[in-house]
Amino acid sequence: MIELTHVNKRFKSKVVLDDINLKIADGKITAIVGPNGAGKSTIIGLISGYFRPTSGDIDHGTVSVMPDADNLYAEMTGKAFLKYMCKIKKADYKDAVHIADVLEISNDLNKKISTYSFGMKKKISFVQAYVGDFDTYIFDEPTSGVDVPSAKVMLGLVMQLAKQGKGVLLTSHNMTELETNSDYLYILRNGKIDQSGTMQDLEADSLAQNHYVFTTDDAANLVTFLTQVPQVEIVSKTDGQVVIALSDELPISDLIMKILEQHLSLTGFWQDHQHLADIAFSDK
Ligand SMILES: Nc1ncnc2c1ncn2[C@@H]1O[C@H](COP(=O)(O)OP(=O)(O)OP(=O)(O)O)[C@@H](O)[C@H]1O
Repeated sequence: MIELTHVNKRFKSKVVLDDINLKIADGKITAIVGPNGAGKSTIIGLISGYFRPTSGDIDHGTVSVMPDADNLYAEMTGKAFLKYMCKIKKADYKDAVHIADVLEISNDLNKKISTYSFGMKKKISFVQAYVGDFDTYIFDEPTSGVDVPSAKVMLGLVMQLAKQGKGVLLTSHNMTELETNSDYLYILRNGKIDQSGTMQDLEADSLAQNHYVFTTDDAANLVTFLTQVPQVEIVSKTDGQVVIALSDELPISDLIMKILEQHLSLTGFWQDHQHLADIAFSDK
């Protein structure tokens, strides 16, 4: 497990992380989500010992990191690089070759890393992070620039680590990927943790919990009626669908009764599902 308690980080006078409390539990995939510059890579830099916190505590066991930045040893061949990393990490080179094979780069290991494509560099960086026996594994945007089938393979491997009881920290700009694969998420804004929880917790906390989708054969008349209800705000409308925000003062069942009393067309309704992107990147 890794635990950050009241961690602050300043670069000169600039506050980059402000009172971060965060846990990466064993056997779980923990995600950090946030816009560019929110502080995700700085948190990873602190955990991996690349930076020191300005104040606060960081408690951790052994950690293996796949960094976001591309700072591999360009003049080495893939094979030499992996042999070197396996030596440092006391890992079996055969395991590295196996993972390289699964990611379809085992035929490229005799080539210099400088000749690799961006996606191939990501893959070999993933392989070096994956091998060896560590308490926690950190993958900073592992799938960015990687083709969809290989990204799926990577995420499958990441899930296997968590199943083996390892702690995993994952970042990505692909919200669907995090929504599907993370057990616990931290949403970072301007260096502060703004929200945290399971995807269900985040959905429940979200303001747009009050959004409802109505399907109808007659959107025009339904919208005319809904605009007269003071507790309703129209969020969007198309030919067959109207999305509303409903204030807490009017229960949805009462609104449905009103619509039916008016003999308006209503073919279906459901509560709008909040996506992680809406929650993490909404204006507050
Ligand atoms: N070595 C440094 N010196 C000064 N400022 C830095 C340094 N490293 C990062 N920063 C600043 O810290 C803030 C957080 O950067 P960080 O790279 O952690 O963000 P991020 O959430 O990982 O962004 P991205 O999604 O773009 O990768 C940014 O404003 C950045 O300019």
